[in-house]
Amino acid sequence: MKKLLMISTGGTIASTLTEDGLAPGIKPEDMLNYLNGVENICKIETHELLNIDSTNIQPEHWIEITGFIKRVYNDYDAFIITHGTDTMAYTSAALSYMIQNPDKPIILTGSQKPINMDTTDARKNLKDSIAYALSEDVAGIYVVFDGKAIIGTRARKTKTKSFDAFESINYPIAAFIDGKRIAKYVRNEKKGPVEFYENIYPNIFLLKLAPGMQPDVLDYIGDKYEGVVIESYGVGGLPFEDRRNFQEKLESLTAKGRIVVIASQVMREGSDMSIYEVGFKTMKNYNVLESLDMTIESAIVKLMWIMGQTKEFKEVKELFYKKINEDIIY
Ligand SMILES: NC(=O)C[C@H](N)C(=O)O
Repeated sequence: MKKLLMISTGGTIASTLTEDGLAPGIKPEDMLNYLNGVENICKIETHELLNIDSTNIQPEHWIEITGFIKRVYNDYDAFIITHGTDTMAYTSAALSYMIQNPDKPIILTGSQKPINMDTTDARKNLKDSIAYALSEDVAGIYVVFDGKAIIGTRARKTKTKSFDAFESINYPIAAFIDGKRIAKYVRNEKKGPVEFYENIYPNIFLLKLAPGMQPDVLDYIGDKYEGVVIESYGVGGLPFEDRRNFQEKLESLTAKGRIVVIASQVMREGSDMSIYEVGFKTMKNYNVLESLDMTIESAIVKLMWIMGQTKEFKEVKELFYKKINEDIIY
């Protein structure tokens, strides 16, 4: 029988109603009591690592989760991490960079309603996660939610309340899970030896452009942060019109050694800075990167992971465009 470890971190799935609203409080062993018959299909142990709303998740928690999995990696066949949905896509991206080439499933799941409510998605999501973890030939970091397994670098929360809260962005859904029936659409290539990374540089700024914004915001950002992801418009580009010239600000930012990534506010299909003058000029004149088909979550966290190792533009660039856990295909 396979041996699973369920690691709980909090989130709605583990929440109860307090006088200040929903807050995590249910122990992982009590969550298991809602899954009738699970003991007949696997051995499952639990560990409470954190007990927080995922709004409170910080990069330091990703280091904690990674370090914990590293310590117990050889003792289990699969890991299920229960986590709040709000920042689950950041954590699934982070674990994708911090635990590379795992030969076992590491699955994040959670719910939109607490497990102890009459109407809840928590029990299904947990059961689906267990079924997917036990199925043959599954390895890697995934989000399992509402009957779908999504590659860890491709997940995004797209609904605040509905049960179908996650989508796979710019990549097919890895598998559909319906009870014991699992339809896998993405094959798992054989994984190499697992590698753990426990360094993260957390100070990345995400700037969302809007017409009217003053470019001197980049002076402030450049003083405080060594990396910035700019969510620009459409396929990507920065304003260079005289009144508010963002492009010329890149001169001083990159001269200071700051790493700049241009991404898009549009969720699907990614950037292509070569198409329009606003993008082409940015890439031609400055040492900046573009996020291509990566999700915003992955682009930010990938930069944190890279800058935990190096801040040299050439090395950052090479790692940024390297495919890790299917995060980039262009
Ligand atoms: N559905 C949820 O889990 C939302 C909750 N605020 C969290 O992310 O922890």
